[in-house]
Amino acid sequence: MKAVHFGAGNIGRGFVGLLLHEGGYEVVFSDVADALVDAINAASEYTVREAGPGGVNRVVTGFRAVNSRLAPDGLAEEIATADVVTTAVGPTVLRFVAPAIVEGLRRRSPDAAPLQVMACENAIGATDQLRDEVVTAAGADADALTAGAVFANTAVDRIVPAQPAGAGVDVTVEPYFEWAIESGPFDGALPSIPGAHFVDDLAPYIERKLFTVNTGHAATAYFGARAGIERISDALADPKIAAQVSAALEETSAVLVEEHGLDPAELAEYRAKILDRFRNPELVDTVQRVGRQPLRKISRNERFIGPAAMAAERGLSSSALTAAVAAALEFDDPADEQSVELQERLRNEDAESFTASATGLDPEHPLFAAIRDAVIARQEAIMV
Ligand SMILES: NC(=O)c1ccc[n+]([C@@H]2O[C@H](COP(=O)([O-])OP(=O)(O)OC[C@H]3O[C@@H](n4cnc5c(N)ncnc54)[C@H](O)[C@@H]3O)[C@@H](O)[C@H]2O)c1
Ligand SMILES: O=P(O)(O)OC[C@@H](O)[C@@H](O)[C@H](O)[C@H](O)CO
Repeated sequence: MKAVHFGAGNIGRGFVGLLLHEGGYEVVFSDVADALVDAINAASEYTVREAGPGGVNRVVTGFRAVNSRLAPDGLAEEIATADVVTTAVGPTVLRFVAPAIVEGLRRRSPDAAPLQVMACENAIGATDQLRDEVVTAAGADADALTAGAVFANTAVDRIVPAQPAGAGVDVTVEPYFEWAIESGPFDGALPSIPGAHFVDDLAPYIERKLFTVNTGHAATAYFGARAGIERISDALADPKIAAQVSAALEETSAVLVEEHGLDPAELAEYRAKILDRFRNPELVDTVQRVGRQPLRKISRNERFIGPAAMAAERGLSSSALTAAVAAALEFDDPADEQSVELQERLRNEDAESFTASATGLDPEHPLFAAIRDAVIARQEAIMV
């Protein structure tokens, strides 16, 4: 069995590649970073080190890498003969990997089993988004080519920080992981991924994950950055930040209870476990990594505006989430393109149109005025 995985970065090597290997797949990583591809090809094994209570070292073997920029033909051949394709490249990059999948499907034997495609990104419906990109890239051949593949949405959860210089291709991760995959598209022929669980309806899983783990994580990062703190664990050690993050998560939990009928007591346990994961002293994670791409994070269906809009529509509190968005508006990291763009746009756009375009909220939406007021406050602070 063979899996082609796009994105040999932190989660690609530290989670998706590891579980595919443990499921018995030969793993072909595809990446555009030349040095990373070369380093993977120079290694015969790499170690995933689980840092924290109960963590063990796991060794991955039976992999290689293809440079998708320099060797598109080789990559198409790998996809043509693969059983599974996964991605962990970031939601904004999916459109760049779609043409390679199309080319692989074009070369696939008509007798081959359907290619099983799963995007492992932090986004609702990431695989649907990838499928749309594949359809666009396939043009007139879309129906014929997509008939040779199945597309399943997933929710992946494991904190994999940026790796220290000199670590090579080894990866340090937290011990915890969860991988939920919608089962319907596979029609019974499930991929072999030990530890993953297959579910009929992914919506409660991805929303619970994105609106708890990622909302809490990003809130910690933005409040931490505002306080001049570098590490996520240090940010959460600040009682004021911990209270602000908890308040935001109480709001998202209230939405999840209403939206999916999740049990409030189980959600309270889930929240506590997640905050413990953020506090893991053995995992060095930074507010820069977790706060990366703030414009993506304040967009309509993402970790703040998504649940806050649902809360406002139901007459539930969204003030703590709005406070987290206010902190996100202050995220100023010269190394992050979206952070630079965010600060630039806040300087040059009026509050009303920035709020509408950045958050995708209609001015009539019950959340709109609160977010616009946060934008105005940030703009006034910038101008002082
Ligand atoms: N790190 C985590 O804790 C974590 C956990 C769950 C989900 N995720 C999600 O996984 C995705 C990747 O996150 P990450 O932390 O591993 O980021 P990362 O930056 O470490 O890895 C992304 C990799 O994708 C590669 N890439 C970029 N463009 C590409 C292309 N066109 N083709 C092939 N490869 C390409 C990059 O070179 C990089 O190696 C994101 O969507 C993220 O939200 C991350
Ligand atoms: O990857 P992002 O930028 O969507 O979010 C940053 C972190 O919150 C994220 O990578 C978490 O570490 C991960 O989602 C945990 O499962």
